[in-house]
Amino acid sequence: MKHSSPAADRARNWVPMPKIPNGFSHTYMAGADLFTVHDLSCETDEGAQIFSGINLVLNQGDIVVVQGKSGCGKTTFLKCLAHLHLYTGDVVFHGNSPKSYGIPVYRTKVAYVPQRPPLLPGSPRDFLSTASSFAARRKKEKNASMLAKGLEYPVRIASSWGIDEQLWDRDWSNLSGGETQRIALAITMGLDSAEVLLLDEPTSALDHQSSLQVERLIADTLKSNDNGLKAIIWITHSPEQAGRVGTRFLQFSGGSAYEEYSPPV
Ligand SMILES: Nc1ncnc2c1ncn2[C@@H]1O[C@H](COP(=O)(O)OP(=O)(O)OP(=O)(O)O)[C@@H](O)[C@H]1O
Repeated sequence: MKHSSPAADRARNWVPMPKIPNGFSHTYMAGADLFTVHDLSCETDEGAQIFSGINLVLNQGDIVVVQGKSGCGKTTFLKCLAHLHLYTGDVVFHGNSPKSYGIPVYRTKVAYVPQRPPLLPGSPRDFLSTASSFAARRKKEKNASMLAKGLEYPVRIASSWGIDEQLWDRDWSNLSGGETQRIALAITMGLDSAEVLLLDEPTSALDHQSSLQVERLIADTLKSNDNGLKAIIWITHSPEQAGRVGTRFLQFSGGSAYEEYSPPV
């Protein structure tokens, strides 16, 4: 009798897909439940190819670590998945295209957290207030307790990462890189609307201990049943972090990406 191995299990998730001009193969549709990427290619504004032919089938519980040399296209890949960058190929979430959800709603479900959040006006609390009332409206739960929960939870998460509550009332422009990074991540985690998280070097501005705290909470959230998070794609330049958080490993190289069956060293 043939026994399954972790490598074989992972290989099953990484289905080589034949190019079919107008539609998907049966193999592709079989894995289309949560999130699939089919034959994804992307160019710069000047028309130079950044990467091509990327396929990925994401399953519940996956943390797919993305690695590769600086400039090879990892951030652009996540931006394509978040519908923030033009691409060719298909990105399919629960069997439907991003556009079919309406892009703003899609982005709450497939949430991109940039390495350096853009400089926003006002304070994190201003941003949180707007974002949580939008989330509450979307859930048609306009009552005050829902709104209050939406405001409190990200603050609690950030606090567990060493962020003093008074920082929420400071202008974004007066926060350090590490404070900004943790608060932006806490807002995304705390609003609890994402099923797929796209994390672009989420701890690049943090010291080792802070990185470990952030990693632990994200991994625990994914394992827990009390929220909607189902899978994560996580860019990191740290092989140690890749080994700690990754369940699968996507290596960018030579203008495309392929899956490794153990963390690259
Ligand atoms: N809009 C754009 N116009 C021109 N070039 C671009 C554009 N966006 C990205 N690029 C280029 O595409 C390549 C991939 O960039 P990207 O930021 O995705 O790389 P990366 O792998 O995330 O790099 P790093 O590890 O340094 O963050 C780079 O050479 C970058 O300069």
